Amino acid sequence: MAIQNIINLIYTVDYYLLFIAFITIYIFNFYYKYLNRPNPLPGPIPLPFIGNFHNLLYDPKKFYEQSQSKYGDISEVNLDRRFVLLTRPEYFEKLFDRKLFFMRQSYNQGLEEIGMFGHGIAFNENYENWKPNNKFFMDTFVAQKFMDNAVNSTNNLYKELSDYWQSLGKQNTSNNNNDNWTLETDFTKWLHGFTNDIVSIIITGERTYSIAAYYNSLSLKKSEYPDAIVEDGDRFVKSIVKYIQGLMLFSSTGSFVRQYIPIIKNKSVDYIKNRDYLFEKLDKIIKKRKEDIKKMTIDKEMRTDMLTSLITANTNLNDSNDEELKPIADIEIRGNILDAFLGGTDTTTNLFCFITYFICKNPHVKQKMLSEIDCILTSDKSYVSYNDLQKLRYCEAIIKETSRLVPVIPVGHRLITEEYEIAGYKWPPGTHFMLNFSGVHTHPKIWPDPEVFNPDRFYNDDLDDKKLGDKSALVIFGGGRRICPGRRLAMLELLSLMALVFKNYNVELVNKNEPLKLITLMTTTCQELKVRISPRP
Ligand code: HEM
Repeated sequence: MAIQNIINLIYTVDYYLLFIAFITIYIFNFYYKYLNRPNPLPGPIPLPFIGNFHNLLYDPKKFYEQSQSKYGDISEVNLDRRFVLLTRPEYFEKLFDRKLFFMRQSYNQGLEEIGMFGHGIAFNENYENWKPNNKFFMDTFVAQKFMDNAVNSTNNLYKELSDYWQSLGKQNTSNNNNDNWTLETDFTKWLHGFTNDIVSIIITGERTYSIAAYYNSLSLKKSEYPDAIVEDGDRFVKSIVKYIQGLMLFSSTGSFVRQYIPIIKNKSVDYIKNRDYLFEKLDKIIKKRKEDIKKMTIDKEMRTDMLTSLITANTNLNDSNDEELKPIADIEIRGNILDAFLGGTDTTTNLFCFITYFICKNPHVKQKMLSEIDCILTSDKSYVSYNDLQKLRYCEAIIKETSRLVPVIPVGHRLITEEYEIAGYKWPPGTHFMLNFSGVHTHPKIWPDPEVFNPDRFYNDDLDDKKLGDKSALVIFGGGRRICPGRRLAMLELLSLMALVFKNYNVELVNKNEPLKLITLMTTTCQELKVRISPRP
């Protein structure tokens, strides 16, 4: 028995020693590789197993902003791999070359499992497959008919939003003067609902009733839509939100973790179920629209939503005579629609919340903005036309200045597959770059008083961003071939909402001293924005 115990002890000691040896070799190898990496750059020293995750974990936005002052214009950060962090607009030049296609990331099994990798454009790293989808996005979003439809739909949806605010405000007020109401509410929730509804209308031609669902959750009266369709639309939007959460989990964990680590395993199964529901729902929408198009008589004009254009592209139903182009496969139609939801909802929601915050914190900016809006929206104060939007130059300057201080997407990603010279170094294929938009936006050599919110930087002609010396000094929508295809639509949405909301309502922060409640992962999001809304006299 005693001998057996000694043998057991030796075994235990052996395992223990083996384990220590393994860890020592790993750590030695980790730092050997680190110290002998090509083109060593300054940056936080990585730790074995976790790299620099701990440096970014607490506040990634601050990390990106401060990296320039701490480590200079080119530095490195190690996460699951080494990233070269570029914080100077000139260093983006090669990666923003419009003649070159760059990947964002290498093959990702998790993204493939959740159904995103290789379809649509945002998670599509295969140039031959990405190119027709991207062309389609670009062509759709420059078509005037599409833009006119987007402006009209935004005006209509704003009216609905405005009715809900009025109804809630009046329900909450006890005085007899019903036009003198105030509504205290979380702006992020309304904006989230609004952008999902509007993207759904202009992309698929179908409603999601997200603002109606939020109104129903707060109000004693219910919206005019039947409960069943509101709930169905709301479920669809919630499944998109859940799908985005799933994307984050699946893109950042290996299949072993997803299959065997208990809590993550359950979550993964749940995300896959949600994926199946969402894909089935989108496939039904595509099928129904195809059937509607088939039944259409020749004298009827084709709808201008993106789904209709995707279905009819390169068929005899549209004017394309290019025989080399094939109709778009259903799986790509679904990928493109999903891209529009993923790329076009949270981004616009968050940017509009940041804009509102800065306007409320800067009364002189608010006053100047209101003077501009009041000059342009004179005849009908609850309708803004496409032409009006071109004249809202100060509002545009506010959007740019807000994006400079709080870019919704703080860093861009590029992966090179050939050797390139970037920032004075030769980089081998397989190098990953982070384009530090946040850091460039607050670079003291580019921006005088970088911390000050001053939309005039982009308003006065002599300070226009085109004259900043480098057009990549302000990177709201990325650049090069992977530039955001929805940028015109995003600007149209933001300007329309600014004009309509601030023309008609006085919006104040409930707690004027509270900073923005931000969380940065892939995007910087506003967790909550409590505002007080009342009609403008
Ligand atoms: C304020 C709103 C928006 C912001 C700040 C924004 C920003 C961006 C940025 C920074 C990128 C990465 C570009 C790069 O890597 O160089 C991007 C990509 C993309 N955006 Fe947007 N975006 C917005 C709205 C939209 C809208 C409305 C849509 C579509 C309806 C959209 C669809 C996409 C897609 C599909 C991509 C991927 C492009 C590719 O990989 O080739 N975005 N966006």
